[in-house]
Amino acid sequence: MSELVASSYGKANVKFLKVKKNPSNPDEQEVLEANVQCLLKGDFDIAYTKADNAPIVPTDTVKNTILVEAKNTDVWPIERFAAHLAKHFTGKYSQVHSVEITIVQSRWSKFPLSNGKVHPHSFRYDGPETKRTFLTYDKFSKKLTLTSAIKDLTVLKSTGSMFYGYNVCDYTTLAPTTDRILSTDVYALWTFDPKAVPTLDSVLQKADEGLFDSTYDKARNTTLEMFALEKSASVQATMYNMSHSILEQVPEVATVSYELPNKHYILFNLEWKGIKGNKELFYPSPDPNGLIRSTVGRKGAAKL
Ligand SMILES: O=c1[nH]c(=O)c2[nH]c(=O)[nH]c2[nH]1
Repeated sequence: MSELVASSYGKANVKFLKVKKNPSNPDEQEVLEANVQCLLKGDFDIAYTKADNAPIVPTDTVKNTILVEAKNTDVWPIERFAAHLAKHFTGKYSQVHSVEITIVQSRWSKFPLSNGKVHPHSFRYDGPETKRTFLTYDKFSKKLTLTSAIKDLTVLKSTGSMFYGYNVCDYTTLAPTTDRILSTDVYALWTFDPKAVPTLDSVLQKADEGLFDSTYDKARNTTLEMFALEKSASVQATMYNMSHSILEQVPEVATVSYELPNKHYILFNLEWKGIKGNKELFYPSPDPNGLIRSTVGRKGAAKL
């Protein structure tokens, strides 16, 4: 005999771009391009085990809801929209017990013209970097989790990075260095303390107060600033220091995680051409890459 152990369903890759006009100056606009995934959990077992579709809110309806709610409500910041959708789905349908919402926001930024002024409604695509939020909510336990993130912020420093003093054994070929290239695609995640955002309504309120925008700015600025300024002993030490700094700046954040590929740049050996001691020309090695992860929390809080 078999039994359904777990299930969730919904719509993925629901994409929109929303325009916001400044009411006192319609020429002045903002845009938000998003990719939303919304999964529902609850009393749906008979759909799987008895081929009974009665409880299913079609994924097409989930898609329509995301779009209509995106039109009718404020989607800035994405944490607010995630909380709004969670309220909607768990409130409207008795069979929906919990939701998992992921929103990925593209970066469109205004740019200055030759007159030095930022244009009010022209935007430049900033590349693959995204801002993300992940919200889960269970209406019976009232458990809410909220994590936001930066993904694919690609950085490189051409010096100011070291790696030495590591374990050496009969498998070691790596030479220690006090001067190397350091490059990574930053994936940084920060989880809000449930005591700071205990309910969906508190997410809406904190959005009004600017908590999510200011935390994003601090996380991004800290990542870039420490990457640039710190003489890195290792990816491990640098990511820990970044996490510590974000925790220090934002009391509402409980944990900070980083996932950083170490994208290796390897000096070409040009000795075949009589060129000794090449220190300028590197091979951007596509693979393999180091992959380093950490989660940093506050002392005394439970370990994950
Ligand atoms: O910062 C680093 N951490 C490592 O764990 C590691 N391992 C390695 O080969 N190079 C590096 N660099």
